[in-house]
Formats: sequence, structure tokens, C-alpha cells
Amino acid sequence: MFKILKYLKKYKLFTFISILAMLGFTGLDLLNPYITKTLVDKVFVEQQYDIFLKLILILIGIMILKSIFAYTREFLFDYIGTKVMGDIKKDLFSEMQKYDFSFFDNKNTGELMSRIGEDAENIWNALGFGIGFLSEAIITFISATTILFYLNYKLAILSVITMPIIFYLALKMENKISKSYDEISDQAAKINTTAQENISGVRLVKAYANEKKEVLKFLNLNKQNYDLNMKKTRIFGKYYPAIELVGNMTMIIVMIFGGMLTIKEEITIGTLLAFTEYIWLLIWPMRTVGMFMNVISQANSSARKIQKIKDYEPKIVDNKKDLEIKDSKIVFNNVWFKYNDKYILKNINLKIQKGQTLAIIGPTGSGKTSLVNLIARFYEIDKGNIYIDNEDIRNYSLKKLRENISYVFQENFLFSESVEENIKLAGNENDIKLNEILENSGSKEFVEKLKYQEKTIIGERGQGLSGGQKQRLTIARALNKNSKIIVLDDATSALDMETEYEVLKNINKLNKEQIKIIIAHRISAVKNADQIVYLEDGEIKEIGTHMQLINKKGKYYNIYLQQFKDFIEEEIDEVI
Ligand SMILES: Nc1ncnc2c1ncn2[C@@H]1O[C@H](COP(=O)(O)OP(=O)(O)OP(=O)(O)O)[C@@H](O)[C@H]1O
Repeated sequence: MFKILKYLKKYKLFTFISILAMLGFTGLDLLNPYITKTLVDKVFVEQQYDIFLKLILILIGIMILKSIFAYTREFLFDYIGTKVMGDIKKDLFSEMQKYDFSFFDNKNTGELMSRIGEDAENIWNALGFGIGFLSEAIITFISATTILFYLNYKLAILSVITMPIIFYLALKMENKISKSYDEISDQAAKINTTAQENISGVRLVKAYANEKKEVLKFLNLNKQNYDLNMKKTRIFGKYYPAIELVGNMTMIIVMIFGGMLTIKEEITIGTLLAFTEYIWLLIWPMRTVGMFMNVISQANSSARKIQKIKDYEPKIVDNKKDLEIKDSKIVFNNVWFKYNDKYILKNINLKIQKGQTLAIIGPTGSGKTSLVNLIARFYEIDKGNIYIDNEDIRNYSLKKLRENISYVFQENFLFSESVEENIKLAGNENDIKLNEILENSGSKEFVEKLKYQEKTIIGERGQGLSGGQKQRLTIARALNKNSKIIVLDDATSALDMETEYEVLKNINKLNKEQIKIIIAHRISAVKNADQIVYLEDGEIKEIGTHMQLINKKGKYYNIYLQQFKDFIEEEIDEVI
């Protein structure tokens, strides 16, 4: 929490003014009953009418000043809380942008969303409300007690004697309520997740005729939520009247004994009246202190979770040197790579010259994606070196390195923006040759048919488009970047063979100097490459051109046989 409190530094002046406003308000709150006492004793009892107007004006002045202080205090607490929450969210979000893939591998989206959402808001609660009011409650209680003892110690003892009971009841209620809130919040998260999953997976639900089961699941969760809310209401119902009762009893006790002391002329009527007012300044802090403490402890636990994310040390250290990549030649030299403790890639040696195409083929899980991810340092290699332009990739800045590589990932992610904005995302935003790019990525035809063509907003994850259409747009995005290296990770799998052939041909034609790395499962997508790598269990088992690998009659040849069995049987050798 203390680390998070550092955010307040930026708002030192406002924090200072808000504390002054809070102290001013508390001071005036404590002064009020004293003026009432003077009014009763001096004006009504001793009949000093000359000070009546003065005292009334003071009371009006106190009222006005209290309103000003209250407004300033509320406004600034809220302002500071909101600003700090914004700063935390901004920092956390920017910080996460710098983290490597491993960080995201171990976290789920929901968890990270909670840090940026709920946890940052808990801190806002503490700053905008908890800390300020807790301090106010403590100051008010101590000052009011001191004044009561100053006025009459016997009555003061009677007044404070019930306070521990109120404090105990309030704390107990707060603890139970807080647990109940946690349960309700977990339950609400479950309802949200269920609703969200059901809506996103609606096609699957319908395909398996599972609607009834899903509705029952939802109703069940809703019922649990109702029960939890009722439990919370019962806790309120149990403790709240008890707290009220003890508060009112205190007042009655003070009135009885205070009345007796007044009759005995030990205290004045004004003092008795002041006592009744001061008692409320004892009771409200006792009643609310538990709630404020809870807000702060919740914020504390949120701050710890946020700090844990901020303390993450990215495994990939950026090199700030401003080294340019002139030539795109890539060399893998004895590269080893492991996730956790298991080597996924073993002793990889490769050389890809400028303008060449490298194709990677191999069974699922053989390490194809892992291999290409190493080039942009999404993960760090464990042994060996990767060179681009004869320079170890670790010597380039991450920005420079990644600026020179376009990735089309297996999972084609499109933002909820227009077709054009999605394509512009990767680099070139100004003189974008949209028509050409759409044409070359095989997207032109379907984009023209969209309601607003390239201005059409495509839904979350590109909903409303077919798998193949989404793939074409992600390829279009990479074409717009026109970088020295392009990586297509299974990026044409949803295209028919003819379109795949056209798109790959276009990519080849567009930039003759570009290195192309293509991961694919279809022989048709890899057969024209300058080199084909057959990867299995993280090892290069075969490497060569299509013809060399066919002649080798090894694993590549077997895949070829499986995929072209029918053609071969009909002796159509043109596919070779
Ligand atoms: N982030 C990760 N953390 C731990 N293990 C991983 C991670 N990503 C992949 N792996 C494991 O590494 C191995 C290689 O995965 P990789 O994705 O590179 O294979 P692939 O050949 O691209 O597979 P596919 O053809 O299915 O895309 C697999 O056994 C996989 O389970």
C-alpha cells in the first residue's frame, strides 16, 4: 500500500488542502455544541441578550464554513482518488505492454482485467473515502472525548462506557458484511462468466441442443446470488437495530444522570445539551470505523496484487542500442530452447538468405511456432545464437527487431474497428495502398461486398467474417507493414488451395528482397520454398528443396504421399 501511496506525491498540494478542509470541518463540528451550550447558558439562563445576535451569527458562520469545508474535502478526496486510480490503470497497462509472452502464458485474461479494473477501483475507494474518513472519525472521537471529560468527567465516563459495545457490534457486522460482499462478488463473477461464455459459445450450445441445461445452470447461479443477498440483508437486520439501541440507550442514560447533575447544579443546562450533541460525535466514528478499516484493508490487498504485477521482471532485456538492420539474412546457430524445464527445440541450425523462402512442416507440437517466435525475441533462447544481418538479435532493440518482422499468427486476431483500421494497425498508416493490399491478400472481393466496404466495423475477434476472410485480413495487415521478414504461421490454412497459391504468389512477387517463413501443414503451401524444414520433436529431421526431400523418400515424402495419393494413383505428376 505504501508503494501505491507514492502516487499521491504528484497531488501533494491537493492532498494538503483536503487534509486542511477535513481538519477545518472536524474542528467546526466540535465547536458547534459548545456554541449551543453558551447560547443556552448565557442567553437563555443568564439572560445576556446582547450576545444573542453574535452567537447566532457565529452559528450561521459555522454552518456556511462547514459546508465549504465539506465540499472541498469531498471534492478533493474524490478528485485525488480518481486521478490516482487513472494513474495506476495507465501505469499498469503500459507496464504490461512491455512484458514478454511468458508473463501472459501464466496469467488468465480475467485476472489481469481484475487488476486494471476492480483492484485499481479499490484503491480509489481507499483514497477517495477510506483513509480520509477514517482519520476524521479518529480525530473526532478523540477530540469529542477530551471535550466531554473537560466539561464533566462523571458524565463523560457514562457517555463513553457504551462505546466499546457499539464498536464491537459495528466491527462484527462489518466483518460479516464484508465476507458476504466477497461471496456476492465471487458469485457475480460466476454469473458474468457463465452469461459471457454462453453468449460467446451460443453456436456450440445450440449445436448440442444444450439450451435448457444452460438456462438451468444460470437460474441456479441466480438463486445462489439471491440467497447471498438475503444473507447480507439478515446480517444488517440483526446488527443495525442493536447498534441503534445501544446508541439511544447511551443518550437516555446521559439524559437521566445529566438531568440529576443539572438539578444538583453540578452542570448547567447548556452543558447537558452540549453533551447530547457530543455523544453523536462519539457514536458515528464508532459505527463507521470498521467500514473504513475494511475499505482500507481491501485496498491494501489490491495494492499488493497490483504491485506483484508491477514487480515482474521481464526475462527479455531490451537493448537500447540504435542498431539498424540493413540486410535481412537470418542464421540459427546451435539454437536450443525450453519452456519450463523441457527442451522444445534442440540444436537448430538454419541459414536463410535475403529474398528466400523457408517453409517449416511437421507434426502438431513439434516446435514450429516456437521456432519462429524466437526470431522476434518473444521468448529468449537458452543456448546458441540467432543472427540477423550478422548481428546477434539480442544486440538490436526490441522495437527495431520487431519493426522489421511481420507476423501473421495462427490465431487471427482482429480488433473491433474498421477493416482499414485493422490493416493500418501494423505500421504504414499514411500512404497505405489499400486497394493493392486487399487485392494481394485475396480480400478485395469480400471487402467490396461488406456494407461499408473497407470502412465496415468488424466485430470483436472479427465476428461476421468467415475463418478464411479473417485470415486474409491478417495477411493484408502484414502486407501493409512490408517489412524485411514475414512470418506466416499456419496463416493460410483456412484458404482453399487456389487462393492460398495466389496469395503466396503475390507475397513473393511484392517484395523480392523479403525473407518469407511459412509454417504450413499442406505440401501445396510449402513446395515452392527455397528450403523446407521437416521438424519433429524439436529437431530438424530433414531439410532441402521439395524435389530433394521427395527424392530422399523420408518423412516429408510420406506426407506428400498421404496428401497426393489420389493424384499419384492417377499418375498426375504435375503437382510435383
Ligand atoms: N507457452 C508455452 N508454455 C509451455 N509449453 C508450451 C508453450 N507453447 C507451446 N508449448 C509446448 O511446446 C511444444 C511445441 O509447441 P509449438 O506451438 O511450437 O508447436 P507447433 O509445431 O507450432 O504446433 P502446431 O502445429 O499445433 O501449431 C508443444 O509441446 C507445446 O505443448
